[in-house]
Amino acid sequence: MTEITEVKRALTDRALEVAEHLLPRGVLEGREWCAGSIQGEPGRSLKACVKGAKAGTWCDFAEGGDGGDLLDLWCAVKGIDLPAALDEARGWLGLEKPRFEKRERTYRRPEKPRCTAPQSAVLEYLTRERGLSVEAVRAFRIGEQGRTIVLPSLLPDGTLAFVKYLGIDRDAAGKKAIRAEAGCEPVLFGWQAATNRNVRECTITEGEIDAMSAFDYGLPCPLSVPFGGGKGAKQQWIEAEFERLARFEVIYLALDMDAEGDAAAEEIAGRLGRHRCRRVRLPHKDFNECLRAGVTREDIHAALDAAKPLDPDGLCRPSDFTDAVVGLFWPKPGTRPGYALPWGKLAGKVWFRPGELTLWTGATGAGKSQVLGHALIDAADQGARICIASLEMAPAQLLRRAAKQAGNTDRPTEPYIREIVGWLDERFWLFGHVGKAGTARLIEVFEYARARYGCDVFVVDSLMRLGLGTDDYTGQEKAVFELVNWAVDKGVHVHLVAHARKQDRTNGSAGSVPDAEDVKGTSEIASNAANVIGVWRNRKLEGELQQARDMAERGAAGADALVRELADKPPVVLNVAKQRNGDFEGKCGLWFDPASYQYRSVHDPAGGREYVRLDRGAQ
Ligand SMILES: Nc1ncnc2c1ncn2[C@@H]1O[C@H](COP(=O)(O)OP(=O)(O)OP(=O)(O)O)[C@@H](O)[C@H]1O
Repeated sequence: MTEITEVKRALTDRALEVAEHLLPRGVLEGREWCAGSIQGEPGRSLKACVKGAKAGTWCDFAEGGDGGDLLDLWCAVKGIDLPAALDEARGWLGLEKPRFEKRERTYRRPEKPRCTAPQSAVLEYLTRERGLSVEAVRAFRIGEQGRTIVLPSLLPDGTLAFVKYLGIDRDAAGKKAIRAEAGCEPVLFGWQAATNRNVRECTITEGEIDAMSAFDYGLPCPLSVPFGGGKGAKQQWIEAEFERLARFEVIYLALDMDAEGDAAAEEIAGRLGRHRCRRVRLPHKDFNECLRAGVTREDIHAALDAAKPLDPDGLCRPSDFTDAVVGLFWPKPGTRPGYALPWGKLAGKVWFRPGELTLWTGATGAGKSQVLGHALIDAADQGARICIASLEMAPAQLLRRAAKQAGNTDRPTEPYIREIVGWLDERFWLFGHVGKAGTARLIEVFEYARARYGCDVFVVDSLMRLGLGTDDYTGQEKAVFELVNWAVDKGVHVHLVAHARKQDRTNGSAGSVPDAEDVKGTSEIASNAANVIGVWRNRKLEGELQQARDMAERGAAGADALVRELADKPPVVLNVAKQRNGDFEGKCGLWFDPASYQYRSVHDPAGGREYVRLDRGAQ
């Protein structure tokens, strides 16, 4: 990820090269690169420190002390603004964005709203009742439509991306009418008032009127989230704003002083980077309440100065976790500890919790990727956003299998495929790199998918494709450790597929079901995983069933009964060999449906679940 703090660090690490690149006619004198001015002629009045503790700073002593960091120098020398300098610097440093195998979502741009500049009821309401200045109303380009406030979200280039309409009167239930244009890109409100593109700090509020109040308090670049506080989909705007926010070194999170505001701040900081986010504590619920209560500018600026980073302190007290412990014993209705498996027999017994890694193991061809694939479709149906690094299978093949499983069908029709892929498109991100990829690159891509798209489930298929030798035990341990660490740090779930040591294709005894000890490679792989699931395919039973079917086809006596008897035995066994934070460990028989590639926990050839529906006519 290449937000400003990272670009700055990378530039500082290569300060001498940057100075040479920007001011090629300069000379090195001790720790300083000296030039005549930002025009680059030879001289000694502009000095850029390129070594030691002050590396990355510069000053033009002839120009009244202009100076700053290397990004300021980039802007000054090239005569461009900060976003443009960041783009150039990223290119120069080779910090490219990861690419995903999926189309970017397209949004409708709203019609220009029919309204006038506020002049009567709306102006009166905003200035008298809400205490805002006329300058704020103008700067945010607010419109008036009778007794409705028109709140446009204009992007920095002037494009109208989103419009909200807010009535100023309350209905009988005391509520104000509010509506937004449907199908538009959810973006932040307030870029239209942020005219200085070189500002490196911004303030995020939980409402348009709060952003305008923050403007009146003189706060840097006030913006409002579009859908209020809370987590998850409420903060979906991050996807659209991720790159525009990359220029801010400090992001003040001044969301409401309540649980929803805290939850939003937590989600935003986790995705935009805790190091640059600070939670602001206000003396009232929000900026507008502060404004109306007469809180002074000085007090508000002091609140920003006192804002703390949201990074968790290393040292905690048990009471910090009281609510979390209560939640583990007595989950609130409608909440779950993680994502569940699709099979009724395991309902409530196995959870894929945030901050954990699950290891899937089994012999080659046992169906590890396929069982996991079914579990992922079900998790997506439960609300997961999943990023898959399928290093063994090309994206189209993976999607073919997913389409069968999601549709519970052998050969979906073309319209149905399009419907299913549309469904998958909302829930899956594919890192389409078949072949070996290092753990560092993988985590970099995952990091981006987590931050930008809010993915909370990640898949590595498989460990063998991380470029590690089968006998490189230290490398394997390190790779798994890094993935576990990352899962804990980000509060996400990672599924890792790893081959089992025994490649037993014929033995049908129960002893063949893979266990934690059977993982190929170092024992540390399974020790570091929170959960270990073994997948076993009973090839002996498959052979016997096939034989019985052949006999039945030839009309052999008793063959039909034998087919029924054998078909009732599960041909696949899932072994939950370890579940660190759960009470269940044990085996569960599954029946594989070769048509849909789905697995079932009861023998029911007509069962299974259609995750994506299409009206029958089209199917
Ligand atoms: N129980 C089963 N019955 C019939 N075919 C199966 C079964 N399980 C898997 N297969 C088939 O075996 C092939 C391999 O499946 P899958 O890729 O899921 O296995 P895997 O355990 O991940 O293997 P590998 O470790 O080699 O990648 C696929 O074509 C799949 O459809």
